[in-house]
Amino acid sequence: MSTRKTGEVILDIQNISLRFGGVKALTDISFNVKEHEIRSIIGPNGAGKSSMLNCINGVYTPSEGSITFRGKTFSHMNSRQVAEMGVARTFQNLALFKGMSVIDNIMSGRNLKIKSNILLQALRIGPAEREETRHREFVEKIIDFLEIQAFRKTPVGQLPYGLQKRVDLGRALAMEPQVLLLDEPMAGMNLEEKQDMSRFIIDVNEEFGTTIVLIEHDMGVVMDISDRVVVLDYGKKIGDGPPHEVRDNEEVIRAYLGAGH
Ligand SMILES: Nc1ncnc2c1ncn2[C@@H]1O[C@H](COP(=O)(O)OP(=O)(O)OP(=O)(O)O)[C@@H](O)[C@H]1O
Repeated sequence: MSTRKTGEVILDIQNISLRFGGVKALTDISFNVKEHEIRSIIGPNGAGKSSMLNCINGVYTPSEGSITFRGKTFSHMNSRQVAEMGVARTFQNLALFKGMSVIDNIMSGRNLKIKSNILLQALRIGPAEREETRHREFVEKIIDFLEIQAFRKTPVGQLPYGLQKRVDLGRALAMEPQVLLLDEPMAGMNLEEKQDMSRFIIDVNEEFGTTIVLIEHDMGVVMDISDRVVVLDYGKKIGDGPPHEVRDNEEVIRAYLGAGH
């Protein structure tokens, strides 16, 4: 288990409920995330993990409850507001531009940071040119950090799946997030790819101090890298605590056995 030093509560989820018609995707969920923490959300299929992430990043509007980010409380935020406040996200099903190069995909994550107007950018003159240079340098740093220099100009669609997931992480990092939401970053990966991704997640957390909220099905990875784990089942919270506590929680064991995990 990790011995990382975590800080104050940065994200506080309070009594969140979410319905889709008759389906209660989330019922009265509360938990918090501390600064610099790696916080995992686990649970069997359909437990409500992605729905929870979608409430945090403003894709879904909870029917009840609130979310406090750095002391400011919201009943609903839109996705752009959330991004501007420093929350970035990767997706379960990759949402990359497959025909575009690695560099351009990661650069697309910098859009929110680009200040000059579109005309100046198109003409690449004056401040716009200097600004673009600064962004390109930042993107190159991410590429070095993720060890994907050899594929800088390769169209993302031609890369193996594990590397595509790494580019997806790079695009989220391009936003210089304070909080990074990762939706199943290891899904579909082989063992070596999972080990690489785990290492990058830990490095992002340790080198940049980024707070990480992670949904992941691979229990080995979750137990290895998380500071604390929240467990959902049928939209309800059934466990919350450090990995060793959650692993021994009878309700959690029952939920996983019942789901055939
Ligand atoms: N857009 C939607 N419309 C209707 N129902 C939805 C929608 N999204 C999720 N649900 C339902 O909400 C519940 C929780 O789904 P969610 O995808 O959040 O679970 P999950 O834990 O992320 O599952 P998985 O591990 O399979 O990704 C499920 O019953 C699901 O069918």
